[in-house]
Amino acid sequence: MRPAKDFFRPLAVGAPDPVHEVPARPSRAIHFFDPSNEKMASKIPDMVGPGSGAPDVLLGNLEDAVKADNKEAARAGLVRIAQATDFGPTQLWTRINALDSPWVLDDLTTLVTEIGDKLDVIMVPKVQGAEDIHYVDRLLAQLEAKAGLERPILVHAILETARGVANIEEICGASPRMQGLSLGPADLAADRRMKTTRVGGGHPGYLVRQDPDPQQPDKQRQTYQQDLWHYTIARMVDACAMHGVYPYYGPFGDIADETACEDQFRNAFLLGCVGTWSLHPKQIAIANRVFSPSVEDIRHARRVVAAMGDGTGAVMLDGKMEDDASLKQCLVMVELAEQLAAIDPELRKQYDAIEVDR
Ligand SMILES: CC(=O)SCCNC(=O)CCNC(=O)[C@H](O)C(C)(C)COP(=O)(O)OP(=O)(O)OC[C@H]1O[C@@H](n2cnc3c(N)ncnc32)[C@H](O)[C@@H]1OP(=O)(O)O
Ligand SMILES: CC(=O)C(=O)O
Ligand SMILES: [Mg+2]
Repeated sequence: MRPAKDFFRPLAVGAPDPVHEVPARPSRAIHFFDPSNEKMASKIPDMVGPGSGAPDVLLGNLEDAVKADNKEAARAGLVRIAQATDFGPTQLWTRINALDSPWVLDDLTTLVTEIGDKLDVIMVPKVQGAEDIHYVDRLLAQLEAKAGLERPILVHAILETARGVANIEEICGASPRMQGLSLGPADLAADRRMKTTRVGGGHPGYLVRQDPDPQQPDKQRQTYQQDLWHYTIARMVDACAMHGVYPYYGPFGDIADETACEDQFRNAFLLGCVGTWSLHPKQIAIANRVFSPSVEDIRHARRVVAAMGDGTGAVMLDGKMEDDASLKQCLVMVELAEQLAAIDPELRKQYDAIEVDR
């Protein structure tokens, strides 16, 4: 680890100064597209915001789900799209190939030197420990200096190996470039030798069963499906909060099951995640809905803020005790609503129309 005095020093002469705080930009849906798929790529300029249907982030994916024969076309396609598109308020991210792959060096050198001024975040897959972030950190600084960039590109790690999970805190704190973490449930399941075959989501076999009724031993016992990802997401949320970076769910591969997708996203939202991935256009609306606090939640949060005056003490509201700590939770919601209203005109209308009574 670098000593504190060097933590915020640029890692190459001429590289931009690192950020001291990760900008809190809304990123409810990180929408994946394959830049080598011409039909998919042709839709990207029309998906740019502002607007309630737009994803907050468009991500040109170069890694898994892009065929090996198309890796170079995907990289070149992303450069073309980035150069030709005005992204307005929408962020542009990319997912580069794995650090041990034959493509990653060209991914980084090409993208940073050709479209570095347009790229907000680089997602690094299969991160195992701080050493992976240190490698990318130094290389990015060298490339940023070469390209004459004025702001640093941030780094997002995908948590998709058991070693990555074990090293989660050091990954989050490895560099001031760290923007956040996403769950990679498919690779993580394989690495852990879990016995699932899905991309995210639950499994009907992972359950707890109601105790038998001694009076009716033959009565059918209720089962309750459990969340396979609760442990990992909870660890991500704590590690991210500790280091001031942002946690995200990840992919939900059952595109047809919009209900279960929404449930999985909502669990992540409630636990502290700020966003998720969309793999198909119809998952964008689900993510935007779930990761935007409801009008009811904001009405309640604003009532608590108003009732709490200077923010100290305890009051009763609708039969419930509110105090300094519940106020802090409400302020998280109110601040998020303000950030979202700044980029989503439809949400702004809904939040502005809220009337707060005591
Ligand atoms: C474990 C992981 O690493 S997850 C991350 C990696 N995976 C990905 O990035 C997957 C990205 N998504 C996809 O590849 C596709 O959405 C698939 C393969 C899942 C489904 O693709 P399709 O079978 O074409 O879906 P479908 O027929 O419903 O598409 C409807 C339309 O939306 C378009 N579309 C589909 N996915 C996307 C997308 N991600 N972005 C933009 N447009 C898209 C299709 O081109 C199609 O256009 P059309 O109406 O003009 O024909
Ligand atoms: C997200 C991802 O890459 C995975 O689940 O493997
Ligand atoms: Mg993966």
